[in-house]
Amino acid sequence: MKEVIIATKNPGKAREFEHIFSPRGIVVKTLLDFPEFPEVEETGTTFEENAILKAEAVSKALNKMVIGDDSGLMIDALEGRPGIYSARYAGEPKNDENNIDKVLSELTGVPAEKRTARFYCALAVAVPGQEAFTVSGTCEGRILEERRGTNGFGYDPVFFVPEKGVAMAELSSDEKNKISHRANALMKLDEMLDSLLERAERS
Ligand SMILES: O=c1nc[nH]c2c1ncn2[C@H]1C[C@H](O)[C@@H](COP(=O)(O)OP(=O)(O)OP(=O)(O)O)O1
Ligand SMILES: [Mg+2]
Repeated sequence: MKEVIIATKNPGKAREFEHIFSPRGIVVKTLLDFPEFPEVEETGTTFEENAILKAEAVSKALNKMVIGDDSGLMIDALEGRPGIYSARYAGEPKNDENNIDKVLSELTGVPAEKRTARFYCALAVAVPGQEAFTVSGTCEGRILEERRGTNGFGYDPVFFVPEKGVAMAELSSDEKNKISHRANALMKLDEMLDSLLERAERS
């Protein structure tokens, strides 16, 4: 059985990884399957550093190949905020609705053409005994003035996707997983993934 372990406690991310991997016969496990595993502290200063922190912590604990995902929203009018602080933008404990409210209030009065933003996803691959490496992907869009749609997670209801003409939260998971920052990052792993998985299976 081919299996990948994703170092995340976020159910929205977990669903997307399952959706992307399961058609290829790959079983996804996340930290939601290991509830006793403590949340990894995100002390890095970049998405890449934090993705590596997550992947390595879990890889060392389980002695297996693990993928870490650190992602977030970068808004041009806010000089790239919330960035690596996206999950805890409105404080701890993290709360998607409060984070959206904070972003919308900071953008009050900013016209549509200046509300450009992008989602960013860094994926780190940690293999026992090897140096971790990262790939990244982005997805360009614009911040809406109010929420639209109920799919997805996080900032999806206020992230307008120009090429689709709807909010990310109005896309089906099939559609989101073709264009998202996470899908774009995963695509860069694609060629490597089979050989990594085969090696992981043998070990
Ligand atoms: O596709 C997405 N659609 C909407 N929002 C998204 C997306 N991707 C990341 N985001 C937001 C959610 C959260 O505010 C932050 C991720 O923070 P991040 O630390 O990477 O994840 P997390 O703390 O929720 O779970 P974990 O660290 O266990 O993987 O960016
Ligand atoms: Mg986190």
